[in-house]
Amino acid sequence: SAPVLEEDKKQRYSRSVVTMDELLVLDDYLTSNLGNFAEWLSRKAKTIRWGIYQMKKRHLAYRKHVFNPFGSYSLIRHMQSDWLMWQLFLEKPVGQDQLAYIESIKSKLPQDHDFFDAAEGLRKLQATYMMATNDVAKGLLDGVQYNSSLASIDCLAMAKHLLNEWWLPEAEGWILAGIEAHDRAGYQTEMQGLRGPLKAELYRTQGKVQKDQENHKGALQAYQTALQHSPHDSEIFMEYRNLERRVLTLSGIEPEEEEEEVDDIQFLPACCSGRCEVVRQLRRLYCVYNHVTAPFLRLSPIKTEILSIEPFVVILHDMVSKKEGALIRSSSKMHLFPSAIASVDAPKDEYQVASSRTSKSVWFPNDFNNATLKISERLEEATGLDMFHTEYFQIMNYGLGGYFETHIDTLLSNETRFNGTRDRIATTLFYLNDVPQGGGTHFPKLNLTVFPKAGSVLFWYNLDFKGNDVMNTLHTGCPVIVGSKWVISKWISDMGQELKRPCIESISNVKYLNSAEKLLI
Ligand SMILES: O=C(O)CCC(=O)C(=O)O
Ligand SMILES: [Fe+2]
Repeated sequence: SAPVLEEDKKQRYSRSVVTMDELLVLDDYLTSNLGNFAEWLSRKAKTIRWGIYQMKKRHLAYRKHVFNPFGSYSLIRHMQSDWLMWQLFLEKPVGQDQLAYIESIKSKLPQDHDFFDAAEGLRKLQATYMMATNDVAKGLLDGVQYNSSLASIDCLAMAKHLLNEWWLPEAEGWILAGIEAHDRAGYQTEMQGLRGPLKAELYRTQGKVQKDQENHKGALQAYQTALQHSPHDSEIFMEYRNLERRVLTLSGIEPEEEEEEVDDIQFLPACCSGRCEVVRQLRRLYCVYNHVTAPFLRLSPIKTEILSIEPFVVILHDMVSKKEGALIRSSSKMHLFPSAIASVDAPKDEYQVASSRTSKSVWFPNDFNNATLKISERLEEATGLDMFHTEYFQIMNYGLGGYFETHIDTLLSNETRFNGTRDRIATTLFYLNDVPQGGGTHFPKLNLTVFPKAGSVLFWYNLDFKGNDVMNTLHTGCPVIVGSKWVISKWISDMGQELKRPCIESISNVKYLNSAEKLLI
């Protein structure tokens, strides 16, 4: 297999939900570990308290007998050695095992890049479904209220991430949500002891955001509020003084023209929610039983829903049984790896984790196990295409806000087409589970959003009847809002399908095909 860049060997917890169980177990261990630490500390404190009691008793005896030789001898002996013994005892470290445990587990904990992935997932999720920050913070996701919410520390971390990535208005939204969450939760003394006052930190971040937005008045105000909450914080104070100085020297200078902002939402289209779907231009209702692309289908036809004719897009129902889906999911879990993207220009031997698709995946050949054998057989029957000329099954799991930015699946350009290199004539997407919210496959040019349904398959042609690629097959794997999305993709090659789907002049000649477009007759 391809060599992996050092950077990409990491676990990447946010890219799939399969590792969340591991995290929960780890979190549980770490909590008990903290409990053990507290237990050893209490034992030490108990010994000390017992010691104090003994020492006091002895002290009274010395007072009584200090001029008697036994008394003075004993006092000198006691003071010469006992207090040093106590010093040794106090110095003896407590909870070394527990500290060592934390050290040993450090590398397994989510790292900076995991938090980065998670925060970006949340940002893109919010942008795609146009969710208000306060709604998200209070557990209202795209119209569905969940019984959970984000704490102010979560909001603050999100704001800091957005500030770093220069999403300033978004960062401001999260600070306000953080202040609200803080006021909702009331006074949190315990956590404050650990981290310092949260509210000061929220206003300080607000100050930075305002400063970067050239709103100096707002920035000064935010810093003043931060100092009210934490008057003795020298760092905040220094930042405030620097800002004051900057504002003085800047006054009179016109602010620079704003640069045009590049928006990345276009890669995740606005209609992932499926709410802007228009009535499709189909002249009749196309729900048919396919019994024509394979002899066996006469006994067991495949329920086929035609969504678009050019390009030809269909949903094939009941293609994967519950058992097959479960087997494929369970056998892939151990092998999933952060997804990469195929590119003709990328160095062949390099694997790089993609930012345009956040999922984990693994490739299985057709004969990997009974389930893959069975579904490739069924796909051959349902599509009328030859499964010998296909790529492997790619099993994918999307994690928090997991998405696949808008793209086409073909590999070749018009210049490189028809010179002996294969391309992907069709794409098949097997949905292995229902996704409670989000995670649709969206075609922006066709105004079509297909939501995952366990066992169904989305199938479309990327190439037209003459073998050229069709740009309106552009599609997006929309961010998962809630749940986990398991899909298998399988790309079918053009080379090898010449007899199944020969070139035809136009759609009126579909009768000459042996593939599923025959259903259009
Ligand atoms: O997950 C999806 O809905 C889309 C996947 C996809 O576009 C692909 O695998 O090429
Ligand atoms: Fe795709």
